[in-house]
Amino acid sequence: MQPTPPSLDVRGVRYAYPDGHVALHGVDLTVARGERVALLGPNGAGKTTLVLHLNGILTPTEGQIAVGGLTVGQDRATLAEIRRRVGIVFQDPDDQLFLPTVAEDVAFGPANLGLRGAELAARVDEALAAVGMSEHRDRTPHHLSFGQRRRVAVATVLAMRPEILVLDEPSSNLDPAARRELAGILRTLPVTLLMVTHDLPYAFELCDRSVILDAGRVVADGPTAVLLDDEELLARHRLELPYPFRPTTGRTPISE
Ligand SMILES: Nc1ncnc2c1ncn2[C@@H]1O[C@H](COP(=O)(O)OP(=O)(O)OP(=O)(O)O)[C@@H](O)[C@H]1O
Repeated sequence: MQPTPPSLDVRGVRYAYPDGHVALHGVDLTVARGERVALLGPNGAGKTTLVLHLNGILTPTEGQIAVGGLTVGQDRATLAEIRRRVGIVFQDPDDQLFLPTVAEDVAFGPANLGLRGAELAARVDEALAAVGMSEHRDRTPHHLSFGQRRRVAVATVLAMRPEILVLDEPSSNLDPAARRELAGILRTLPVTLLMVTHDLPYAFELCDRSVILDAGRVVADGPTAVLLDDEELLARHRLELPYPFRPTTGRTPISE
């Protein structure tokens, strides 16, 4: 039997923007199916540039990327399948919600794949249930709270049954309760997860493994608890834990 290909396989990816700025200097990153990985790094490290490669928005200057064994290519059929496999949840949910009801927004992607009737309804039900938004299905997205809109944005991507869910700053702009609720949801999703974040405790809570990118290079890749416990490593790459967070326990002395 063939071994299961990794959800994500990034090999030697170098990328220069049209103005000549090299944002990625040969990135290697493999994410196995079912892993949850945090992508950390200071502003300008290249995290967004890397994410934009995963579904073919940007094309590597050198190197290649495969998703579930399928190499990201530029022909229409491959690109459509890659975009189904790589579900990106952008930072602003309003970039992903534009229809009159929550259910229509969640149905949009799978309907574009050609799903109709009971099959489409089942996809929508499944995705809304996964993010705890079933009861809001007939509401107008812009009447929901920001935290609810972010959950619906996650559902729009889940409805495509992606190989990998990529989240850009999932905890940004959430109040503490919404932040915690979203963590509870993300933890239970049966999907490979790559999470770009500056929120190091969130990375610790959700991802066993973290990768630090700086100046377009992977500078660390290992257990989140180990990386976050390395003060020198964090300082070198402009990463800071909120005092007095302790990565060994994930708790502050106040809540111990
Ligand atoms: N369109 C562009 N043209 C030229 N350079 C760019 C362009 N977009 C980004 N860059 C540069 O590429 C580098 C990586 O940027 P990128 O946005 O990928 O970083 P990031 O890690 O996502 O940062 P942040 O944490 O601030 O979101 C930066 O030096 C940035 O200035």
